[in-house]
Amino acid sequence: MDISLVVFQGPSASGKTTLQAVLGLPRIVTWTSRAPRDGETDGVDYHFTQRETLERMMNEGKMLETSEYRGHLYGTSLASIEDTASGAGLRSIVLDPSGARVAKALLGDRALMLGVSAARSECEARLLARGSDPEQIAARLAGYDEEIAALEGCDLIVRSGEGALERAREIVLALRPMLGL
Ligand SMILES: Nc1nc2c(ncn2[C@@H]2O[C@H](COP(=O)(O)OP(=O)(O)O)[C@@H](O)[C@H]2O)c(=O)[nH]1
Ligand SMILES: Nc1ncnc2c1ncn2[C@@H]1O[C@H](COP(=O)(O)OP(=O)(O)O)[C@@H](O)[C@H]1O
Repeated sequence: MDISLVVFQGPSASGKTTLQAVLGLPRIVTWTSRAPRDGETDGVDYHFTQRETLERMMNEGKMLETSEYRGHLYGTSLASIEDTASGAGLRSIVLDPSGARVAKALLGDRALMLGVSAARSECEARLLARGSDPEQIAARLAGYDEEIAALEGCDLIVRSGEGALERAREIVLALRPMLGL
């Protein structure tokens, strides 16, 4: 199988980042103008920066794509995806539906689109547990239906709902041999 990038997509708190860590592939670190959450590290979870910096990078042609998500700007730099496009090593990334479409257009069959789904109530409970305030929770859940609908285009959808982390973990781990890991 000639896959060079595993793209995780799904609603907020569906478990994308958790399952990405389970898969254990090197991750492409993307950029965001949102503030780090407790426990997040700059350069590891995201490149955290000012919106103006990201906009400048866009104008300088340094970004493959950017997306506006719940009042913040997110994006993937061209530099971070260059190796992947040239076929050097398998990697993974977490993207929203618009970013996932760009990755698919760039890489075609070399991108494995992995959707992560969970019940809305489960996502809400996880957002609460993550300490998000009610306004943020409402903003993130507002995109739920659209993000679930966008999973239609995925190669594989893993359900991580109702606390079924173990099962989701097993499914993702089962991918490793398929990916030559
Ligand atoms: N298009 C695009 N989306 C991104 C990028 N980085 C992260 N995202 C998406 O931005 C959304 C919000 O991410 P985040 O703030 O970490 O919130 P969470 O999904 O609730 O954990 C998610 O759907 C991510 O998949 C990027 O570089 N480009
Ligand atoms: N299948 C699951 N069952 C229970 N809790 C989960 C599951 N997947 C993720 N979580 C928890 O839900 C929260 C959000 O998960 P995360 O992977 O950060 O979501 P996302 O990256 O999709 O926003 C985290 O606290 C994580 O530990």
